[in-house]
Amino acid sequence: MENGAAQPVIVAIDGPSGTGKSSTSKAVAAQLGLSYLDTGAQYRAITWWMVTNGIDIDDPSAIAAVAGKPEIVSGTDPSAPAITVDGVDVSGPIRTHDVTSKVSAVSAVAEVRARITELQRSIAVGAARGIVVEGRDIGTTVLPDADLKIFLTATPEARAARRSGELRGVDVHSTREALLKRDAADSSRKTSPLAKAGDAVEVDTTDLTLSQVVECVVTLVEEKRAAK
Ligand SMILES: Nc1ncnc2c1ncn2[C@@H]1O[C@H](COP(=O)(O)OP(=O)(O)OP(=O)(O)O)[C@@H](O)[C@H]1O
Ligand SMILES: Nc1ccn([C@@H]2O[C@H](COP(=O)(O)O)[C@@H](O)[C@H]2O)c(=O)n1
Repeated sequence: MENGAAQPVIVAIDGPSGTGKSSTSKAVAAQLGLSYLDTGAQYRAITWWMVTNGIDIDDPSAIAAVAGKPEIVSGTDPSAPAITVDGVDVSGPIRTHDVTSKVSAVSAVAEVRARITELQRSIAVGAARGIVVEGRDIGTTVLPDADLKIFLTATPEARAARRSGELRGVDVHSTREALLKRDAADSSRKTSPLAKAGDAVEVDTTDLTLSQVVECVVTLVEEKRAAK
């Protein structure tokens, strides 16, 4: 840019559960002064609304019929991610085991994905300095023209150990099974499944610390910016 200001940069970070997408994305966005969007939180929020309103999660047509009703508002500050549904702060309730066990069924419904994808694109376009968007289909479907696409991976054992450390007291074996079940559902749905974009850079985080992953992604973003 002529005035020396950095051009907005769009970074898509995808990958299976527990690979470090949220931790990495928040840290990268904070370090580079970018906005941050947690798209999993949006699918969790719409799932919370369905559960709260007594919608049958096993009935895709019932979910589709009301997919347009909840008003979901996502904050984009990486140091204080916020999410509301119809004005209610749901940042705590969307992390319950109940919502986690139901979110893949709700996110598989095409009408839900169309609604949330539109919301995600409008947030990305509005981010003046650029944004880090994390999820499952950001590089493939939501923002196929992103400046940089990252696909994070880690072994199921590493991911389960990280998660059960987070949810103190929950055993690693059942955590591993739950992660793999959610990955299988997210990868096999018809509409916009979890997948690595052809032009994404894969980063295996199994033997890397969070700081090392963040440093790696920051370097890749800076290289992209320099080449723009
Ligand atoms: N490289 C790493 N090394 C060790 N622990 C990590 C690493 N990256 C993330 N973690 C930890 O692993 C846990 C899961 O990370 P995080 O929530 O960022 O993953 P995620 O991919 O966003 O998961 P999900 O898709 O299920 O929301 C957190 O406790 C986080 O602190
Ligand atoms: N782009 C995305 C992001 C998430 N999902 C669905 O939401 C679930 C929760 O995601 P977390 O990252 O918060 O664990 C996830 O299991 C998917 O079902 C999605 O479909 N697309």
